[in-house]
Amino acid sequence: MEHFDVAVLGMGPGGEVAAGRLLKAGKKVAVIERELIGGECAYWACVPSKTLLRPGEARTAVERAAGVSGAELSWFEASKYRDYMIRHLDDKTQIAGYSRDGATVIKGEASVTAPGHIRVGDRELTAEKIIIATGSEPIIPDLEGIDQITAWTNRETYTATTLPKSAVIIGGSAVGTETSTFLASFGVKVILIHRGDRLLEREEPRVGELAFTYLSETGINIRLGVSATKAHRSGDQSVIELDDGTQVSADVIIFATGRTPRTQNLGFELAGVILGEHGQVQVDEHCRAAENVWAVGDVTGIMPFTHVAKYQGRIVADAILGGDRKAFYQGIPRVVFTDPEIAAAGLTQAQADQQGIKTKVIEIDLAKSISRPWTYEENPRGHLGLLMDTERNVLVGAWAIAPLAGEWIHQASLAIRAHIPIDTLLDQVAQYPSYNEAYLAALEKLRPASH
Ligand SMILES: Cc1cc2nc3c(=O)[nH]c(=O)nc-3n(C[C@H](O)[C@H](O)[C@H](O)COP(=O)(O)OP(=O)(O)OC[C@H]3O[C@@H](n4cnc5c(N)ncnc54)[C@H](O)[C@@H]3O)c2cc1C
Ligand SMILES: NC(=O)c1ccc[n+]([C@@H]2O[C@H](COP(=O)([O-])OP(=O)(O)OC[C@H]3O[C@@H](n4cnc5c(N)ncnc54)[C@H](O)[C@@H]3O)[C@@H](O)[C@H]2O)c1
Repeated sequence: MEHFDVAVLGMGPGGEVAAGRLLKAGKKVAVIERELIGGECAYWACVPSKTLLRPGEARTAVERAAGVSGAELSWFEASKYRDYMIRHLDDKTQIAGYSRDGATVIKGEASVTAPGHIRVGDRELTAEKIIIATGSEPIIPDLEGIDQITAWTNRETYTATTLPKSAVIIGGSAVGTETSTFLASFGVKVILIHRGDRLLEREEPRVGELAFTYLSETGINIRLGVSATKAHRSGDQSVIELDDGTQVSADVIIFATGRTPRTQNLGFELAGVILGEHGQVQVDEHCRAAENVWAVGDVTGIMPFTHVAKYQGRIVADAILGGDRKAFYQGIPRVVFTDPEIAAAGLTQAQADQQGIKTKVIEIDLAKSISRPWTYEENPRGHLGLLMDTERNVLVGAWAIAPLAGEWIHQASLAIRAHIPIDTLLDQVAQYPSYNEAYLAALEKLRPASH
């Protein structure tokens, strides 16, 4: 039986980062992947979605900047570039790369049969240490009649060769709002159905409100507070019946209704792993799941983002190589790539209240506060909200909806993670004119009374 120092189960961003570091350190590593090395992110999620959101964003930039006009979108060109970006759904370069770096690459579905024992098809192997990095899969509600309709997830959406004329998107969180933005930018008639009373419910209520305004302005028809109950087909249209008695129809129905950790029937429990109530692998602060078993990425159910999967990959590689680094999730950015971008870091006010943190909040309208929005757009858009812990005088939360917010939220992310005192932040000198100047404008309003 083949024996390895480490076996990595699943080669999405989390598995890739851990494997890469362990190979560099000279470990004998087996990387096992049932589909494509790169995972959901590289082929069906982050990469194609951000690639396909970019043309619409560039057109908006042209439309809103003074003195430039004439941007047109081409689905033919955009989808050709998307195909390049998703490597034409081919990972032979990745397989060759990992093999060259000394890994044993095994294609197939891995399951654990006993501590340190793994089966992939007919192949049995043992490993001193196991890293579970099997990601997540979409949740599709079990609607009556769902088999009659054209139902898509992110996979069909982001690998489409032709676009539908119309789409109903169910779920108003990150996938639902980004997908609506992308499809609407290419002229698809979009209805976005969301059962909550505001979009992006994990963020501040104000974020959901502003997102509703901006998305509606692009022609997306947003229906809040309604749930899909049944589905049926009517000619070439897929129909969704809603719990308020109305129905909506389109060429395709896209489910953006969340994801669940991929842990079922993979034998992880046989290695001592404990699964949580949502099927997630329970891990400690070193991402350790059991004796000689670690887990990274969506499968841990912690913060289902690629940058978190990669961070956990670094933590686990460090632990296996004898380090003692602990994962720390405070202040990690959460960006939704709508137009404009929606970015947040740290706590919402409700979360701070729950933790008994005394807070002060401030929201500023960027156009009234700094110059950059005016040099950037003729009709500037943008807001920044900050949440300050008034006892410790540090930031604990931030959100922004504005052009490039996904870039400049990192200043708040660092301030929250490093507990940078407000006084130090007030002494920060941001480039003029930049969106970063918004922090000074907002912080001066938050400044404690003693100053
Ligand atoms: C539409 C969409 C857009 C997104 N955009 C962003 C974004 O812009 N930024 C961001 O940070 N996050 C984004 N995400 C989230 C991001 O895709 C995930 O957080 C990320 O892919 C998680 O990485 P992972 O390594 O945990 O898992 P995955 O990327 O899911 O990879 C897991 C891998 O494990 C393999 N696998 C599973 N089971 C087995 C098994 N038994 N044996 C062998 N292999 C197995 C799978 O085939 C897969 O390749 C998006 C998600 C979606 C759906
Ligand atoms: N830019 C990014 O970083 C990015 C982009 C896309 C996705 N992601 C990640 O991928 C994961 C999946 O995203 P998501 O938006 O699918 O999931 P999600 O869990 O964030 O949201 C799913 C939404 O669907 C709604 N919903 C569920 N069932 C429903 C039903 N039957 N009828 C109506 N609404 C229903 C829920 O109320 C929820 O608001 C998330 O964790 C997200 O963070 C990240």
